[in-house]
Amino acid sequence: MTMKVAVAGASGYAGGEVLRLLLTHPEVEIGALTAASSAGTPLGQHQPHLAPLAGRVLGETTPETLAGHDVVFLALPHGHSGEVAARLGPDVLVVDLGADHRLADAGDWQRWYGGEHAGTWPYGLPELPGAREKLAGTKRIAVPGCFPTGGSLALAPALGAGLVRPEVSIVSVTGTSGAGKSLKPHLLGAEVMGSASAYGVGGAHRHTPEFAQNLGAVAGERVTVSFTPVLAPMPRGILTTASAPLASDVDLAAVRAVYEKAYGAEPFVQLLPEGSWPSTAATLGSNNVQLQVAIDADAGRLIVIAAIDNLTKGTAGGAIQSMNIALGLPETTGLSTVGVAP
Ligand SMILES: NC(=O)C1=CN([C@@H]2O[C@H](COP(=O)(O)OP(=O)(O)OC[C@H]3O[C@@H](n4cnc5c(N)ncnc54)[C@H](OP(=O)(O)O)[C@@H]3O)[C@@H](O)[C@H]2O)C=CC1
Ligand SMILES: CC(=O)N[C@@H](CCC(=O)OP(=O)(O)O)C(=O)O
Repeated sequence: MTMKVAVAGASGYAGGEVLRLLLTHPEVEIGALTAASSAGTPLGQHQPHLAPLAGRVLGETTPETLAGHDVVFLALPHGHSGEVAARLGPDVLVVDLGADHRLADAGDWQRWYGGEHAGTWPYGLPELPGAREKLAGTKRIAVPGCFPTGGSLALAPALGAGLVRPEVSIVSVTGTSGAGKSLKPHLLGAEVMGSASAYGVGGAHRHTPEFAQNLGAVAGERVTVSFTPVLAPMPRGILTTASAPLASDVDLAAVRAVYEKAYGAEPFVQLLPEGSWPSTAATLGSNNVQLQVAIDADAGRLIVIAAIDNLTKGTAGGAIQSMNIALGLPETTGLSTVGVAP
């Protein structure tokens, strides 16, 4: 079966990565490509790496241009997806890469994003317990934020097995593409090159409630999350260090057994051999999550390191993985476990 797919926000980083992956997806025909201020210009002007689509002209993001497709990806700024999705038919599979439909609690949405809550859709992180059942056959998918992808998968097995107390710390070093293409003073080359800097410090980043939602569901109780993002001078990738106090006297073998049980059959999650450490470079362009676990005995904490490509598993790859599940296709269709090195 060939699915006709539209991408709204095709001139942006997330839309561009969706298209890079869709170009090699065997069950997909690429239909309308839309944007806002870039409408009327050729895609090649914005995405020079997508040579086969270079001559395609971007349309306006309207219900009319997005009509007649089996699947529509919305790679739009926060707050814009709800209105567009409401005007697409219930039989269209809508995959929202923005934040609009991730949070279950309307109060959380109000507090962290503001404006009216657009609603809650099945959450596109298939490796979380129970997620695949909700994604199978769905017509609406909320793609996770890039930080909650790696950070949630880093801690979910430990919290689910009661290995750690529900008080977690997550520090994520991120590439600059996570911020999108629009001009922001703190992302100017002179600010970013040769320097790493924290932002959203002190529980101020809007992914905090998303972490708490994911990890609380796995733990079966409220999980407090202290999250700190760190901007690093690299275009893509996220390296997360997650930690929590150990709940009991477990050894590394027991921790590894829990993670092997959780992820041993997962196509895109690799618990690395002891002594190997995840790196963003090793995940670039792949849909992989690389994990390593360690015990800090003196501090009494479990440490988990996770690496992803923010644009692939953290956004577009995760979106296509979830699309595959929703459509009943093999989950790995069109996605790679092979990175790019060096
Ligand atoms: N970058 C990342 O790592 C991740 C991004 N996301 C999410 O994906 C979404 C897109 O992010 P990203 O690609 O990084 O952002 P970019 O700024 O790179 O791209 C935004 C895209 O949306 C279009 N756009 C802007 N305003 C409107 C509008 N009012 N109506 C229709 N289209 C509009 C832009 O078109 P134009 O060129 O014409 O302005 C552009 O195509 C965001 O919600 C983001 O949070 C999620 C996870 C990770
Ligand atoms: C470097 C950088 O600025 N990163 C973004 C992460 C964006 C993202 O992945 O998530 P959303 O879809 O929720 O925007 C940030 O911290 O806001």
